[in-house]
Parts: sequence; C-alpha cells; structure tokens
Amino acid sequence: MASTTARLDLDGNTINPMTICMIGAGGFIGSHLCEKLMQETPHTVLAVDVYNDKIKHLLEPDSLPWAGRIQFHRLNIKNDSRLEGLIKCSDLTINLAAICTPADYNTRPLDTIYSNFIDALPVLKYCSENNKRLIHFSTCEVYGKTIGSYLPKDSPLRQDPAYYILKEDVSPCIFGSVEKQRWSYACAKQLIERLIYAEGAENGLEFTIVRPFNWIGPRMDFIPGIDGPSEGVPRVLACFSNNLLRREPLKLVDGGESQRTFVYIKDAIEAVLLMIENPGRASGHIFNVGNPNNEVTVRQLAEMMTKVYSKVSGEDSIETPTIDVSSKEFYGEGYDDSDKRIPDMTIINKQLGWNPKTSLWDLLESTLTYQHKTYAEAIKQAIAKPLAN
Ligand SMILES: NC(=O)c1ccc[n+]([C@@H]2O[C@H](COP(=O)([O-])OP(=O)(O)OC[C@H]3O[C@@H](n4cnc5c(N)ncnc54)[C@H](O)[C@@H]3O)[C@@H](O)[C@H]2O)c1
Ligand SMILES: O=C(O)[C@H]1O[C@H](OP(=O)(O)OP(=O)(O)OC[C@H]2O[C@@H](n3ccc(=O)[nH]c3=O)[C@H](O)[C@@H]2O)[C@H](O)[C@@H](O)[C@@H]1O
Repeated sequence: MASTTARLDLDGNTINPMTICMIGAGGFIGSHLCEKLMQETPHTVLAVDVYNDKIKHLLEPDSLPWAGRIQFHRLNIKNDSRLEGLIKCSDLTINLAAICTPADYNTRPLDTIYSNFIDALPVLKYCSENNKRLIHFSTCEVYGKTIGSYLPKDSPLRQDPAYYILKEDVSPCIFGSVEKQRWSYACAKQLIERLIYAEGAENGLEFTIVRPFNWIGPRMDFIPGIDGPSEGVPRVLACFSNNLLRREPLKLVDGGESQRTFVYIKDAIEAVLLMIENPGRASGHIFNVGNPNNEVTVRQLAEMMTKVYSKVSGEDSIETPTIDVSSKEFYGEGYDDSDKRIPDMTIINKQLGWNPKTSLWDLLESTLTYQHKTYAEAIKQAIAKPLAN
C-alpha cells in the first residue's frame, strides 16, 4: 500500500506525486515497475503498450486501492499521434519499448534496429521539445565483448579486472563485424544512447540512461506453446524454465561457456525507483544496474536451475540434464555472443547508494517457484493432449 506519510528523497526533501508516461509498461520490467509504483508510491502511471496481460492484475477490478492512479493506453508508438499528448501531460517519461530477445537480432535485424532506434526517436523528440525528463532503457549489450576476450587464451592479463569490468564512463563498445547481425540490437541501442546524450549536451534534455545487466524474475518473456509461440525462442531464463517444466535437457549454446551476472528484478526495480525519485542525482548519468556477485557461466546457470527446480517441484532431475547445441543450429546464421558481463558499480553507488541484495540461488528459488506454480499444470495438459487425440 502507498504510505500516507510524505516520501523523502535521498537528500531529505519531500517527493511530490508525479505523473509518469511509461512506454512498454506491459512487458517484464514494466510490469514490476508498475507494481512497485502502485504498491509503494503515490505516483500516477500512464501505461503505454500494445499488450497488457502482465499488468492486468493492476488494472482490474476498479476496487483496487490504486484505481485511478494507473491508466492503460493501448498504442503502438511506431504510428500513434496520441503519444505526444501523453508525454506532454506527464512529468517524466520512461521508455522500455523494444525488441530485446537475442533470437530476433540476427533473424529480424530490420525490426530490431527499427524498434530500438527509429521508434525511440519520436519519444526523444517529444521529451526534448516539451522539456520533459526521460529515463531511457538501454542495455549492457552496448559494451559488446570485453577487451580481455581479444587477448591470447593463456594471457595473465585476462585475470586483470581492467580487461573485463564494464564501466560506464571508461569501457569501449566492442561489437563483431556487420555480418554478425547479433550486434544489430546493441548498435541501435548505442546510437540512441549517443543521441540522448547529445540532446542533453546541446539542448539541455534532462535524461537518465539505464543499462540493465540480465535482470531476471517472474513474468520474464513467455513459455513457448503456453503463453507464446511454440517455435519462439525467449531469453535464457524462460528457455531453461521451459526445458525443466517439460523434463527436456537444457540446451547449452556453444558449450555454455559465456558468462553472465544475473540480478533479481525486485532488486533492480529499487534502483529504478531511486532514479525516478532523485532526479538531481540521476539526471545526466548512465547507470549500470546489475549484480557483480552473481556471476556464472551459462553451464553453471543450467546446473543451478536444475537443482533449484528439483527442490521446488519435488521431482528428480532427468538422466541427461543438459545437451550441447551449436549457436548456428539454435539461433541461425549471424549469431555472436558477449563473453563476460560484470558491471562496475561505482557510479550507481555514489549517486544513489544502491546495491543489489539477492543471491543467485535465492532469486532462482523464488522465480522457479513462480514458474512451477504458473505453468506446470498447463504444460502437463499440453503434453497429454496429443496422446489423447
Ligand atoms: N530484462 C532485461 O534484463 C533487460 C536487459 C537489458 C536491457 N533491457 C531493456 O529494458 C527494456 C524492457 O525490457 P523487458 O525485459 O521488460 O522487455 P519486454 O519485451 O518484456 O518489454 C518490452 C515491452 O515493450 C512493448 N513494446 C515494444 N514495442 C512497442 C511499440 N512499438 N509500441 C508499444 N509498445 C511496445 C512490448 O509489447 C513489451 O511489452 C528494453 O528496452 C530492453 O532492451 C532489458
Ligand atoms: O539481459 C540483458 O542484460 C541483455 O542481454 C540479453 O542477451 P543475452 O544475455 O545474451 O540473452 P539470453 O537469452 O539471456 O542468453 C544468455 C546466454 O545463454 C545462452 N543460452 C540461451 C538460451 C538457451 O536455451 N541456451 C543457452 O545456452 C545464450 O547463448 C547466451 O550466451 C538480451 O540481449 C537482452 O534482453 C538484454 O539487453
């Protein structure tokens, strides 16, 4: 419940209720952010998306305590003149809208580039022209590969953090060749970051850029054949959840050697709320938001998810829990990968005093409990159906 006592920012000033135009509010991050804003703050959200399934529980029934503070606007920002009006009547715009599943980057590069660059242009224009604050969601993928990945395999420098820690104001953006269309997303995100930064520098736009590092939790993506297309390939959490639910081996792309740091969505949302409510500390900054303590290879992630799922479902794991698959087979031509992603936390610590709290085991336990409760029965029925026919 939103508290009735005044909310204070990090400098002890009263936070006034604001109206937030949240574009992409119906997605994974948007649904958690809407939930947080409704349950814990007095702010109003104009929720813009083409879908609202993930925020339905916040929109209905009319008797919800926050009724009237969240409005859903079903619109596609590619071609809807209502967008400018919504931005104009808000204090802050948060842009989350994007195509952001790697399976699309090399197979639908045009849609990916349009979604992440061209479609974000009007949002930026309307914020800049109307002097509205913008929080734009970029990605840790803008760093691409680490400098260390180009060193010889046995180089001792690979162990030196200077060669792999990703730092907002220092690290370069290293992408593969244009033929490696995996980088279409990262490159589009990088260009929109540069444009936002330039609008800030030349025209005084008040902006914050967020670079999420593998945020995971309930409601991420979809389970193929249940609430998404059977042939669709979501991000790794949903791919592995789907395999576990169906008692199939988890597929390790190119040996599962890539490394990632995973952060719990609920920790990450705390960071976004600090940005929303502390504009003086957040504006003009680019923030890494991740958990440097939760690093694993994809193979280790698969092993941990298998153990956690056994615990939460009460089922033994299958005899062959993982299989190797080539990236060409799994994602098609033009796939490439980030080798390692550890966020430097200096800037977000200094500006907002934020730190992630949840260990990888704990976040997987709560997320897989949700996946099991939400999908296990539906999967059982889907598997039983063809046999019954
Ligand atoms: N989840 C992560 O860990 C992560 C990591 C890095 C970056 N990001 C970035 O954060 C943002 C949100 O990610 P997410 O994980 O919530 O993704 P998501 O796909 O769950 O949410 C994106 C939402 O935007 C909506 N959308 C897309 N195009 C639209 C359009 N033209 N008009 C209206 N709505 C549109 C989609 O319907 C979807 O609901 C994206 O910009 C993504 O690139 C996320
Ligand atoms: O989440 C992020 O911070 C960013 O990175 C993600 O990219 P990536 O981490 O590569 O995407 P995942 O689908 O989560 O894959 C992680 C790793 O698991 C591997 N993988 C994925 C799925 C699978 O079934 N098996 C498997 O081995 C992938 O090859 C990759 O190495 C996406 O690009 C974005 O959502 C986002 O911008």
